[in-house]
Amino acid sequence: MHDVLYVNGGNPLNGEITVRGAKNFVSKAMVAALLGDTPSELRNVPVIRDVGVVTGLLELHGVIVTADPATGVLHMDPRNVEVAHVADIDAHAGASRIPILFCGPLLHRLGEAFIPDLGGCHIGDRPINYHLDILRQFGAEVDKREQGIHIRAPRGLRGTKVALPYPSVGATEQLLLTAVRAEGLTELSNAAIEPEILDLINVLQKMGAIISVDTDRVIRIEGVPRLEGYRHTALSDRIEAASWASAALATGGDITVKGATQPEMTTFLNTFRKVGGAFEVLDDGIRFYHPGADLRSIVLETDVHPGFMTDWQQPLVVALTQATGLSIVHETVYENRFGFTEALRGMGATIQVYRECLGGHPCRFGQRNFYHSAVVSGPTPLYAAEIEVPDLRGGFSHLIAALTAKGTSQVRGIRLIDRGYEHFMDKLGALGAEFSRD
Ligand SMILES: CC(=O)N[C@H]1[C@@H](OP(=O)(O)OP(=O)(O)OC[C@H]2O[C@@H](n3ccc(=O)[nH]c3=O)[C@H](O)[C@@H]2O)O[C@H](CO)[C@@H](O)[C@@H]1O
Ligand SMILES: C=C(OP(=O)(O)O)C(=O)O
Repeated sequence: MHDVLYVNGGNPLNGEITVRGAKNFVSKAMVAALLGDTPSELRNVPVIRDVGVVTGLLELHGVIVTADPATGVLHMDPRNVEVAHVADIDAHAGASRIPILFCGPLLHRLGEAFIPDLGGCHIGDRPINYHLDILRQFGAEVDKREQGIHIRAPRGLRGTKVALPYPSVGATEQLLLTAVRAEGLTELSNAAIEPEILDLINVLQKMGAIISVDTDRVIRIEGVPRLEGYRHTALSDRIEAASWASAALATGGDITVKGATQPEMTTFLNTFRKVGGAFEVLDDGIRFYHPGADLRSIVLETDVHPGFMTDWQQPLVVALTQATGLSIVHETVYENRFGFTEALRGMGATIQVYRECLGGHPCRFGQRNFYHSAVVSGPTPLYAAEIEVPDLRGGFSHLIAALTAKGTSQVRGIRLIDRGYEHFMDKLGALGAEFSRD
């Protein structure tokens, strides 16, 4: 595939696009299908590379997956898993972070799991210590090897009481996918409660699980011996929606994102409005637009839900280069998520990164040598440049910057972007962007 895009920027993006199911939910719901005795059907599934990666992993374990990309319906039949021969798990190493979530379902079904090296965005160290501690607490034996991790549960898995040091999304999902079929009760405190996790709980409940979520981040699960397949429509991708909203703001445009939903985006919408963006909540989506007046600088801190999502941060920072005054952004979820600002500086943005916790509360990364705060001074015109996509959201941010900058930018490595943005080039075309591929 051609991996370079020539973007002729400086024009507002205007028009309508559609977002489908959330990358950070769909992949987990696909793993959940492995827990059922009968087939599952997931709807509103986008065509993104992460779905392809998880499809490959499921198939490797004997799940028969049939997909209709046009309608977004995915059918998963796990009735062959016990007899499947897993020969080539390494082929999936480094492609995404999802393999670690196969542990619980595979331990329940096969008594063992082999997890290859994980991929995902390089935005920090991204350890899996919480995942492995959780699995050990359920009674699994974890053996770390050079090529990956071998996990066994010769005596089955038993419910347990876990307190997370930090409300990790992945670790909360690990616990859910393991506890639902473990023997007895499990209690998780300091759980993550992102909308994608609550929708995974919806799926698990449809399958026969018993799960309650308290307002104080405590999740309780009563294990059941077996689960059925499910039918479910995925919640929509609030990160993709916010990315297009940021593109509208940065380019001075007007984008209607069909499929975007207000309840999952409340915090983003508040921030968008504070910066000076305008929006209109429609029956079937949200219209995001630049109302014409100067944009305003803000103080922003990323956080776990219901805070401002870390994945919203990178695209919005591009829009902040067009706001008047000093914006302060404190990234508290990942220690290394400002690498993408270097390219923006090369395009004319004034962004300084700091090790200190600026503008908010002290976080886990203060005094630890991580450049996790940024000060953006604007407005600055952006100029076309040659840029390289660093990671998924950073890459989309570079695209927004290229669309905002006058002249023709060369954006390399765009393949990374289709890991999480469905048909993004078609959508750019529909919004009037001028670009060509090499
Ligand atoms: C596929 C997917 O859903 N990815 C999302 C998921 O990532 P992911 O599930 O990997 O993110 P986590 O919520 O687990 O990570 C949050 C923080 O916890 C730390 N941590 C996590 C696990 C662990 O065992 N030890 C540990 O220290 C991480 O390094 C990070 O600093 O949630 C993130 C936070 O909303 C999002 O940015 C990602 O888009
Ligand atoms: C960090 C992200 O994803 P992943 O966890 O899949 O790397 C993201 O979606 O921005």
